[in-house]
Amino acid sequence: MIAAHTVAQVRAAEGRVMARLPAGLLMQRAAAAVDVESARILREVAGGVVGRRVVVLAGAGDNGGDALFAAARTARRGADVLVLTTSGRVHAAGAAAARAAGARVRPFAPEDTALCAEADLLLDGIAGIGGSGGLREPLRPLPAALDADGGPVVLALDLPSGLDADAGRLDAAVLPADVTLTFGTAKPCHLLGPAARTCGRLVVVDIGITGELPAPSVRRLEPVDAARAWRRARPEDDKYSRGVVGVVAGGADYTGAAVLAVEGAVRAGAGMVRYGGPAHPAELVRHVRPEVVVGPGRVQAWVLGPGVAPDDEEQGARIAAALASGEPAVVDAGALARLPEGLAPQHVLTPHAGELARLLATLGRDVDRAAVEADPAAHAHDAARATGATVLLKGTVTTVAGPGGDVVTAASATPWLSTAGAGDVLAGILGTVLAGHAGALAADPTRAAELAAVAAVVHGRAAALAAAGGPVAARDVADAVPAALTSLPGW
Ligand SMILES: NC(=O)C1=CN([C@@H]2O[C@H](COP(=O)(O)OP(=O)(O)OC[C@H]3O[C@@H](n4cnc5c(N)ncnc54)[C@H](OP(=O)(O)O)[C@@H]3O)[C@@H](O)[C@H]2O)[C@@H](O)CC1
Ligand SMILES: Nc1ncnc2c1ncn2[C@@H]1O[C@H](COP(=O)(O)OP(=O)(O)O)[C@@H](O)[C@H]1O
Ligand SMILES: [K+]
Repeated sequence: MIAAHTVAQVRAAEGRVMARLPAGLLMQRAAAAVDVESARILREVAGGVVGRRVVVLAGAGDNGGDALFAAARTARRGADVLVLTTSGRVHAAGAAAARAAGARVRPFAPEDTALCAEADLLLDGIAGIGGSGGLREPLRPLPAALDADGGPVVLALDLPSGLDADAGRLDAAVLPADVTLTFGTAKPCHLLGPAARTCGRLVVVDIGITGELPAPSVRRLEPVDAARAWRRARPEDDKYSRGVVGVVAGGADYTGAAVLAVEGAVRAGAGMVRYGGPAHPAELVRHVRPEVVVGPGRVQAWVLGPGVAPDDEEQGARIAAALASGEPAVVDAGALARLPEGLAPQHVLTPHAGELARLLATLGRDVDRAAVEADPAAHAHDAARATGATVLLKGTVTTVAGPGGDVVTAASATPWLSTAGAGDVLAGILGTVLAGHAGALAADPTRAAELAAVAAVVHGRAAALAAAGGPVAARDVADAVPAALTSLPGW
């Protein structure tokens, strides 16, 4: 898991640690880590460190201080270091250290853009957690100038300058990084889309504040976390104790969605899958998956809505009854259009951006799909708070928001997953995860957020396995779930 903390959480923790430590020690730890990473990058891309061209952008605050002390260390290794200060103010001790180590230090001028583009390595120490309002002039043209082939490796200190550390929004000019070294803990911008896309490879540097940090406000689940959370079959299990998933999906028009949701649930290892729906597609489901039981009965969790038409009264009645039962449920596609009052965290809504925009519009919000895509976490969170349910928003980064404010993400494994029916398979997988943890959810329904992200991690991994770098069909994603599970580190 990668944990992220807000600026306020980081500053409070840093304050407590700094009160016990000599002044400037945390900055030296940060600078040392930047120097080590810089040397590694230079060896990799330029074959060595001595004489290699390093340009350091240093802003007015402590992010600039980190950059200046790192510049000093890298200059002492023999690199050709030029520090360009981006503000009238500069960290005085850092600038003195950089000069004493042989680095040149002078203000940034617009014509320096070319020098930046020719460097082997560019350190971004313009602004960190104190930044606001995006890149300022005269730095705004820099990202476009660096975009060309053969430009420098950009190493961001703490975060790419221009980002708002606490948000996933990307509505101002940002200097995108190839590598981001973040200090103490990740920040929300590193994990939330679309900002996360500008961070490149993320490395969290331990500077000694971990023990002072509270519970993270955002978490990204990794494959190892999915392995840990996945319910294994136990010797004492029977099919009922493993979890029965009830699938209400499909109808006369969309028969495939019923098959795919059922496939997802079966392949994820449900003890039993019950299908609820009309004779057609029930026959089709039975034909593809003879192990499925058609008709009512006890279930531990529901998958509701894939392929259900808005005017399908028969399926609508099944969905309403399932939601009224209070049992954990995945609420997808057609079921999202008929949400009752009184949802709870064990109800996991699984919209894509367009469906979330429609849902928020019915709640009186003035948002469209583009607005959701511009700030997925904020909108998922808004919907979770307004409905009382957990919201899993699908997309490049899957973002899960609980009504209590927790956010859990799962990074995408392959963009080939954006294919029709992939969401139906995810709904099925998640149904199995919820059914397997029904006991834990009864005790603490807020666990649904983490479990939803677990399903998304496994879904993404199955897609990556099935796609093997190329196109993938939704059915193949379901088929790859067992192999995805056994390939998880720590399975
Ligand atoms: N605290 C600690 O223990 C540790 C902190 N550490 C480091 O300190 C960083 C936080 O430092 P910080 O608080 O000084 O703020 P920082 O990120 O440098 O930015 C504020 C300055 O930049 C300016 N500025 C703002 N926006 C801007 C923009 N868009 N474009 C350009 N300039 C902009 C703003 O100026 P103003 O708005 O006043 O003009 C202000 O002067 C943190 O991210 C980490 O790197 C590490 O050393 C580990 C220990
Ligand atoms: N660019 C992308 N990269 C990776 N995964 C994506 C991308 N776009 C969508 N996805 C994933 O693909 C799936 C698509 O689901 P959905 O939109 O519900 O499709 P459908 O309704 O056709 O089943 C989701 O799991 C989503 O997270
Ligand atoms: K920065």
